[in-house]
Amino acid sequence: MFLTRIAKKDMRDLLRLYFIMGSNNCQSDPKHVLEQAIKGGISLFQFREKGNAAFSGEEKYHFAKELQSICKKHMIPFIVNDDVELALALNADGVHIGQDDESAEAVRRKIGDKILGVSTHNLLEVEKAIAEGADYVGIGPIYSTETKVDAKAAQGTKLILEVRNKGINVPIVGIGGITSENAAPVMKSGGNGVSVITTISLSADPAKSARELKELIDSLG
Ligand SMILES: C=C1C=NC(C(F)(F)F)=NC1=N
Repeated sequence: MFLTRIAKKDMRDLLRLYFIMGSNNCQSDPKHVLEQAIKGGISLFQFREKGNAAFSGEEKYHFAKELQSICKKHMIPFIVNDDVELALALNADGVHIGQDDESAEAVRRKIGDKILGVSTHNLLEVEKAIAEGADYVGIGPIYSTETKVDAKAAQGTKLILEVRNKGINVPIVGIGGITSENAAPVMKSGGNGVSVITTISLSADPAKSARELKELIDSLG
């Protein structure tokens, strides 16, 4: 999908409502939840299969392929969390890595011009990610979260503000406990979008939850 690195503007547009999900983030059928989230207006999807009872090996590959085909049907780019080999095997649109995974530099060499996202928690990690070729950074946890068992302390929007006050214009997506009720500060502080799991994946009406968030994000410009 990418013959050159994605332009910043296009990356910022994709980050507006970034849905992340794995099999253990849902109580109902993940395929149905993803269809509904797409109907509600998500702009980007990340396959994040980790934690208790997560699939692995062949099962994980086939599950990922099913979700990827739903994204393809609706022209939503498909990002794989952590598992670079899986991303390459699927010819995914990109990879998201954390600080404990292999370096962004090493991953960039493996994935060519696919999208590369990096989780960051301080200014040094943001600057390092940019220097190593990240197309966007995830900053968080903005608010407290139960989803990521080893999440760091909630930091609010201070790092987003710090990065923007230093004149760094890297595409930023906020993550961690974000809902329609608390998404506005993420955008007002200079974030280009919000990344969510539970507020959509455990919603009784995922399409409605996604639509409410998307309309809020779009109203903030
Ligand atoms: C731990 C994570 C932090 N940020 C992001 C993203 F929102 F994509 F930037 N994804 C993750 N899996």
